[in-house]
Amino acid sequence: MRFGVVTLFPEWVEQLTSVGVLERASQNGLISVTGFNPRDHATDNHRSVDDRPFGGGPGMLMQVDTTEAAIIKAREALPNAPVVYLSPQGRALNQPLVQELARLPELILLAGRYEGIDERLVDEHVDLEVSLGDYVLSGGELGAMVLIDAVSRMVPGVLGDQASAEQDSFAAHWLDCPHFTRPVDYRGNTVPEVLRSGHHGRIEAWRLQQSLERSWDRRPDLFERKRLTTTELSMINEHLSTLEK
Ligand SMILES: NC[C@H]1CCC[C@@H](CNc2ccc(C(N)=O)cn2)C1
Repeated sequence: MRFGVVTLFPEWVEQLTSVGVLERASQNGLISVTGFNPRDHATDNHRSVDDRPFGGGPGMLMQVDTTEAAIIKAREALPNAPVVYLSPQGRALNQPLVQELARLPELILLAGRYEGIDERLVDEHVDLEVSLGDYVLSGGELGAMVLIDAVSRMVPGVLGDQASAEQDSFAAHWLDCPHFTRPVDYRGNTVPEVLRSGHHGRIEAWRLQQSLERSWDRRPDLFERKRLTTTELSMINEHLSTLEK
């Protein structure tokens, strides 16, 4: 999967593929991240990329012509890519949307700076606005990098063990279960017996039970829009009966 990022800091976002699983994925040709910098299209001798907002007010906006030139360059390089604009006004990024985006062959991310971009550029070029959450960052780059990381994990072959992509809790909608490794006894706290039983059926059931209990205790909202299987229902009922005691 190919990612294009329209950003004033291309060297920053391109660092994504220099560490961890994304480095290996990039080396294996599974993903690529390319920055497109509006500053490369600046013609004045100050190479300016911002402009004053009509109507006054604090701050600047991204200049229309240099920003659009970078968007067009990105669209020429990635002709089948929808353009996603990172902004607090966007659709909330969640695992279902990540999985939807991961089905695309390529994607262009528009990382705003300053007070944003001219609404006419959004109307002309942006296919989808996406928000990471209800907070304001200095630019869209971190949002672009989070989105690239989450989407890239869904690309076949990026995660060594594809099962971990599926098993990852949010892929299955629930919060993750607790994990344990050596030593068996850590400061008097031992690893749950079941995980050392070698009984995979019981281990899987224990992990689902733990995920459900954590989800119930920490994120009851996750139960609002999810139909539970009979197994999940009985597990939650068991948990509730222990809570009521
Ligand atoms: N009005 C400020 C705003 C104008 C447009 C550019 C953004 C860049 N910063 C971002 C981008 C996205 C998010 C998020 N929650 O996904 C937060 N911050 C800042």
